[in-house]
Amino acid sequence: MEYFGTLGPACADPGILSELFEAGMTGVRLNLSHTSLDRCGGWLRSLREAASRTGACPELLIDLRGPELRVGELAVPVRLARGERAVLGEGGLPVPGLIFSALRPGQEILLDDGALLLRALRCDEKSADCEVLRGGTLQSRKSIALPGAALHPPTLQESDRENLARIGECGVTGVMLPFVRGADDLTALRDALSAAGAEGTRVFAKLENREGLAMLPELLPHADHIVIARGDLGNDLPLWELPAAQKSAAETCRAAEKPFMVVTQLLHSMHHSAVPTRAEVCDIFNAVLDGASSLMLTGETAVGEHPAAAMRVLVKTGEEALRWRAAH
Ligand SMILES: Nc1ncnc2c1ncn2[C@@H]1O[C@H](COP(=O)(O)OP(=O)(O)OP(=O)(O)O)[C@@H](O)[C@H]1O
Ligand SMILES: CC(=O)C(=O)O
Repeated sequence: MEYFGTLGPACADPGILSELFEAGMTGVRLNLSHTSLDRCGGWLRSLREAASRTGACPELLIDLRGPELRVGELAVPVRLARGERAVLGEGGLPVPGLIFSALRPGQEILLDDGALLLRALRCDEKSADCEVLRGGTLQSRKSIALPGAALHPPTLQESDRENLARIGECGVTGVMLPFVRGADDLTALRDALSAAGAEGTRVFAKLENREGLAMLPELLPHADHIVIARGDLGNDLPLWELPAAQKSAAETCRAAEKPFMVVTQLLHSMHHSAVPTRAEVCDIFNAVLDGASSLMLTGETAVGEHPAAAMRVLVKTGEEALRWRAAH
């Protein structure tokens, strides 16, 4: 069983990383939607120091930007209140220009994994006026989803190619590709890895929307590991359909003997609480009973207040589930 934590400001210190390894973490993920390998020299040195202190031999995964759409850099977080108007694009919030080719009046726009919801009222090729249906505070680089819109972003962004060129020198062992839409995306990633002289790097295909779920059988031969990425899946599906989607993807992976990961909000309450909820612990246990071969924490370790405690709960629950599975 593999246990991953996401590197971030809350855990990038060698002392805290050592506690995470002592808790049983087997690898870390660096989310390159929030940074670049270039800017992470200090964090990678901390990782090496913690690994040598604890005798760990961690996997290092990078999570690319891929075709995912995100808000750009904001000078300060922006508060959007329900009923207010918000402008996207020119003269407003920075968003990828590509979205204006698909935006039509009436289109819903989910921001920050659906925490905020807008509806387009008027659109042109550079901007859109929107109504805020669900308000909140928007921060830089949060996700954007346009349910049902026909958008075709390229597999790899320029920054992905720059990061891939550096994976050998940084000790990266695996690459996660978000929003995989078909085998072509994975072929494009494998080609980029070959060009970087890193053919042996493990490829993790992230299922983040209906399109990815539907293509799973086609993806299996092209991926080393499947990732059931519940954050974005939960944007694309009504939340009550997410459990069945997770179970079906797990079943397909098990039948093909393809290792798979379950991720996002495994221990969400531990961002601020030193103890998890009963529901979270049961969710982890069930994911292992369904055959998950890896589990990963995201914000809990990247920006949470209790990164080491969260990793201890994850590993202890995962190991307990493995024992139970073996005995039944
Ligand atoms: N390298 C980083 N630097 C600063 N903050 C980070 C970093 N990685 C993650 N975070 C913070 O932790 C939060 C949760 O991490 P996570 O990796 O789940 O990001 P995300 O934006 O939800 O992207 P994804 O959909 O890929 O999971 C992020 O929204 C961000 O606020
Ligand atoms: C981890 C991630 O990308 C998700 O759950 O959407």
